[in-house]
Parts: sequence; C-alpha cells; structure tokens
Amino acid sequence: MQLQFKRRFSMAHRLRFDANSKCLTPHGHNEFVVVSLQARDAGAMRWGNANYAASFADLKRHWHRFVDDSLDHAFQLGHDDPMIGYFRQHEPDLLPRLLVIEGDPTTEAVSAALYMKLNAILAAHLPDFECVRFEIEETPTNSVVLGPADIAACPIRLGEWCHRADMSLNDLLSPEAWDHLT
Ligand SMILES: Nc1nc2c(c(=O)[nH]1)N=C([C@H](O)[C@H](O)COP(=O)(O)OP(=O)(O)OP(=O)(O)O)CN2
Repeated sequence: MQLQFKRRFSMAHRLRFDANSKCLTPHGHNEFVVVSLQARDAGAMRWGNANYAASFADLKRHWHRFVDDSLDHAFQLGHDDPMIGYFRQHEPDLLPRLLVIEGDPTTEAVSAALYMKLNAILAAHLPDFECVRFEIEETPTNSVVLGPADIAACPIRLGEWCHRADMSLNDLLSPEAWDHLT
C-alpha cells in the first residue's frame, strides 16, 4: 500500500543557460509536491485495531513542516547566479530563503534535491518508511516524476543541504547556522 500526500507551495526561479528562453527572467509558479510513502516491511506493520502502520498526521508532520516553513516562497537559484551576490551584499537576512543547487534550478534538479531531502527526513524521523514516488507539478501542464532508481542514478550534483534532515535550502550558511535558525 502506498500513502500519497500532496502539498502546495509557491516559488520563484530563473533558468540562465538557455539565453533564448523566457525562463531567463525571474518568474514564479504555484506548485504541488506529491509524495508516496510505503512501509519498508509490510509484515512489520502493527495493524491491530488501528488498521494503519502510522497516522497520516505522523507521516506528514516533518515533511510538511519543511515544505510550509522553508520551501514555500523560496527563491530557487543556480549556485553561480549573480543574484546570490546581490542578496549577500544587500539583503543577507534573506539568504536562508534561497534554494541553491549547481546549474539551473529546473524542476528536474529541484525535484531530485527535494526527494533527497525527504529521504533524509524519513531516515531521521520515520525510518520504517520510504518514498517510492516523488512528483512536482510545476504548472498544470508540466510535471516531473521520480522513483528511487532516479535518485540512485542522479547525475546532478545538488548540494550537501539535500542530505540533511533540517530546514536548510542551501550551503551558503553553515549547518550550525541552520540549526540556530530552525
Ligand atoms: N526541462 C525543463 N524545461 C523547462 C523548465 C523545467 O523546469 N524543465 N521550466 C521552464 C519554466 O519554468 C516555464 O515557466 C515553464 O515553461 P513552459 O512549459 O515552456 O511554459 P508555459 O507554462 O507557458 O507552457 P504551456 O503548457 O504552453 O502553458 C521552461 N522549461
């Protein structure tokens, strides 16, 4: 059995490596992230009279906290985007609001980064569950869907923050700074 949870978030990004693309201009989307969780060992589920292995609330708590309090309204940028320099110099308080990966923050790359973040959160808080399907609906007409094999074979270097079960979105701040902030 797979349990599917959907959450909406707003974001902005820009894609710089196609000079002819309309996506070169910073722009935003209201997106949905949809995750399917499954117990690692169906036989180990404590059905009893509860008839579930874990409540929806317990399964969603940490992931949706990350989506709502960190991902929502973040600005997604490539690590060499000069706009990062702007924020460093003029609005350093907003650095925690930048989601940063190597290369363009396409929906493919951000989906892989967030799938890894979810895996880190599950390992820390729900080790008996795994994510077997991860989807970001960027617009009503564009979605990216990933499975575990896509993460294992992911060729994109995304950042250390993806592997930490905290609220971090970039490696511009130290892990200790994120601990202090969250
Ligand atoms: N492979 C990818 N290509 C594009 C991405 C992406 O993440 N991965 N992202 C974009 C832009 O974010 C853009 O906003 C969406 O582009 P596009 O579908 O071309 O534009 P529309 O939303 O206007 O599409 P319609 O289906 O015609 O409404 C671009 N490419």
